[in-house]
Amino acid sequence: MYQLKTEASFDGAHFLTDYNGKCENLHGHRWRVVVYIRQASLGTDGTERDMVLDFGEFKRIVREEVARFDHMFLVEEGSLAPDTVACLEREGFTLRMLPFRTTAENLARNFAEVLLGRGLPVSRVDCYETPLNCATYLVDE
Ligand SMILES: Nc1nc2c(c(=O)[nH]1)N=C([C@H](O)[C@H](O)COP(=O)(O)OP(=O)(O)OP(=O)(O)O)CN2
Ligand SMILES: [Zn+2]
Repeated sequence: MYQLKTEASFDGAHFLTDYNGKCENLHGHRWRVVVYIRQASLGTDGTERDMVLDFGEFKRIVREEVARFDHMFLVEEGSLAPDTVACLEREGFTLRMLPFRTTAENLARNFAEVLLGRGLPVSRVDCYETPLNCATYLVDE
């Protein structure tokens, strides 16, 4: 089995609903997303001969998906009143509405699902919320 990994980062703001502590307040992170892909065999011809996937292509896809979150306010759907959302958008803020609580665990799973949907053989995604705190999502074999 072969494994490749690449990573990308994004800056954003969020708050955690139902959190009893400082994280219930609006704050920011530079999230670091590390993506692993696995494959039993290597390419046989062209650019990808003896590769799982060209690193250039791998990082391009990962960066593209991660960039969809960059410099945005990540908001769990239903966690802000519609009026609040409208006011923020009127002020020019970009809100990224998400159907899940914005934990590192859920973000890791979300990136795994999105990248699997783009055809990458993803096996694992690590999502670092801080340099020392990381949640990992492992894709079922
Ligand atoms: N399992 C998880 N726990 C927490 C998550 C999470 O996504 N998964 N997220 C948070 C908050 O987003 C919070 O911002 C993180 O706070 P904290 O761990 O306290 O990190 P700090 O860097 O601010 O810690 P200090 O040591 O106080 O500087 C909370 N938990
Ligand atoms: Zn946080």
